[in-house]
Amino acid sequence: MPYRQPTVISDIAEKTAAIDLIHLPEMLHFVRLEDRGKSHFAFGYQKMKSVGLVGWRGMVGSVLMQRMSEERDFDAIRPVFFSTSQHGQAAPSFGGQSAGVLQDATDIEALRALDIIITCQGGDYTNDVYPKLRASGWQGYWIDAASSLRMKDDAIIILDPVNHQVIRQGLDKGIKTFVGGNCTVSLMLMALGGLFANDLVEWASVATYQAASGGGARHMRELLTQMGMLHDHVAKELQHPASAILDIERKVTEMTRSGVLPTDNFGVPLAGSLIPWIDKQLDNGQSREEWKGQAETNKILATRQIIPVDGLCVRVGALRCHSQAFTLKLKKDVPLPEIEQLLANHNDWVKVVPNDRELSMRELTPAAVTGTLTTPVGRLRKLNMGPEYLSAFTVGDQLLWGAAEPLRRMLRLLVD
Ligand SMILES: NC(=O)C1=CN([C@@H]2O[C@H](COP(=O)(O)OP(=O)(O)OC[C@H]3O[C@@H](n4cnc5c(N)ncnc54)[C@H](OP(=O)(O)O)[C@@H]3O)[C@@H](O)[C@H]2O)C=CC1
Ligand SMILES: N[C@@H](CC(=O)OP(=O)(O)O)C(=O)O
Repeated sequence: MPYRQPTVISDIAEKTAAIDLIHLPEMLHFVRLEDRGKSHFAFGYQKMKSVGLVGWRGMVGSVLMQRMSEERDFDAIRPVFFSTSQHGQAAPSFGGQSAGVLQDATDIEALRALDIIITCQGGDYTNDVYPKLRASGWQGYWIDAASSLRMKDDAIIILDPVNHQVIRQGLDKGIKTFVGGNCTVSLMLMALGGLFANDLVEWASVATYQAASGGGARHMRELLTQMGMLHDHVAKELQHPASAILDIERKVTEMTRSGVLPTDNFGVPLAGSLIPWIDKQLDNGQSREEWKGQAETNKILATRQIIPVDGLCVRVGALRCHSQAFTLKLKKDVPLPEIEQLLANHNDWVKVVPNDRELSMRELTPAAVTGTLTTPVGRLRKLNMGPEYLSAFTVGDQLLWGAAEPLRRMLRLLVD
């Protein structure tokens, strides 16, 4: 816990006695200060914020709990765990803290007692509970993974390595609602942030390769089940190198089209295939996922003039890493080494992968990036269209920077 603003500086014996008498329920900090060779002890105290955690046992919530434990975030808060279905049962004890029993996540009175609420429960929950809670006069901070409130004027989309300034200004203005961005948008900005920060992007066109996890846990299970069934169907033939590959392919295709594969979640088979549509259909022909690209990018960056971002969003058979291929029109011809430097210097997680076959195959894939916070960007080269046209390929774990990480970092901004 970082030490802030000592309220008293004095000698330790005197202050120890004073603290014994006060019995403060808050967190106490002691530090030893050196002043011209003389030691002083300082103490300050800070009320621990009560933080409600909703959706903690879901997929995004579990990744959030893991990251909060790794970063010792629980040391800095007083956690209260909620559930829509298991209230009354024992609460988990992340970070070694016992947190009593699970509270009812729809109990407005219980939620009103909190300083901060983080929810990964989903849009239906947010749509139901958030308006009631605000209508009750609750003035606390709401941190949300769902998209419902993202585009509201009184909400900020959080991705602090990219828009720390926007977040700070929002806090100063009294904004109390902070929402994680769409995963493809957040992962793009983590990887290409250096170009946007230097106002070099005239427009960006993207083709995405989005993992099954973006749909949720059940989608991941469905993909793996489809993969297993297809493999089982031709397992014998695969053991014999002499068997004809086109016979194997025919059997796989027949099974894919037969309707026996489970498709309750994706609607059609994904294993051995892809789905060129993600989220709802809009009247202008875009998918809602494609619409988010421009809308959220410009909101995150608080651009004065809209930077056009558009493209096609495609679901592929990756598990939890989204990849994206970009064509970027830059505002001017910037030499490639300079571009690489701007990208690499933007934040601590971006990694420029040289445009080399071996390195791209090793470092620029979902298999290499899954479970890490690194957001590599590679395949950087000037395109035949002209010196202002740049290609780029990025990969990122959509449950980390794409979902959980911006939330816990917002929490730290509020409690540190
Ligand atoms: N999936 C993604 O990639 C992204 C999702 N989001 C947002 O986060 C929301 C939650 O997504 P996600 O984490 O995938 O949803 P999950 O379906 O994994 O979890 C949501 C809730 O379902 C309940 N639940 C019921 N049965 C189980 C079970 N067996 N195991 C765990 N939880 C269970 C839990 O609530 P309870 O304890 O109340 O029963 C849990 O909090 C989404 O709706 C979306 O708004 C945002 C960015 C990315
Ligand atoms: N829509 C993304 C997941 C996501 O982040 O969604 P949202 O914008 O609703 O948070 C996907 O399916 O891959």
